[in-house]
Amino acid sequence: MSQITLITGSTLGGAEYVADHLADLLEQEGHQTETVNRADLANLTLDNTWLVVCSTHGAGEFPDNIQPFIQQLTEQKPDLSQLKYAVIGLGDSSYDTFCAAAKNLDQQLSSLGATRLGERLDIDVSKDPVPEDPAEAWLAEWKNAFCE
Ligand SMILES: Cc1cc2nc3c(=O)[nH]c(=O)nc-3n(C[C@H](O)[C@H](O)[C@H](O)COP(=O)(O)O)c2cc1C
Repeated sequence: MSQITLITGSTLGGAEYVADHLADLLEQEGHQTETVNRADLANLTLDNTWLVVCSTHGAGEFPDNIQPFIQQLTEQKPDLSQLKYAVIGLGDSSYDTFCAAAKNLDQQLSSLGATRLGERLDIDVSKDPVPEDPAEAWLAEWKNAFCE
């Protein structure tokens, strides 16, 4: 069983609800979870698994609560070669910058050496008004990757 840190980037709370739901499901599977709504690199373990659930705001911007963390990653360039991660994005496909924050974070974690578990899920809230549903389906598909 794994220790999984769920990190949220959320302005209106939707990504936080999705993370809470996935944390419940992961715990039911026997995993240990911790959910962090204001991530600080100094307080995170770099050799476990991060599941980042992040919406996009502005014109392709990160939500305010995750911006300091993104800045830390950009400036400190930590070695994430022992880290496994997955990213779920929430966005609206009517924006040209659909799920841009999740896409950028996925690329940033990968470029710092982390290993992605499963494919990124980009949830389009204009088509999926209950984002927990596609997130739950995604978890069912990829949960075995979290057990490695
Ligand atoms: C002011 C505003 C700007 C947004 N900009 C984008 C965007 O650039 N790209 C995108 O995919 N979605 C965008 N969205 C849609 C949000 O990402 C979507 O509503 C998401 O579910 C919000 O998640 P949250 O409740 O966790 O903040 C925007 C929404 C608002 C209200």
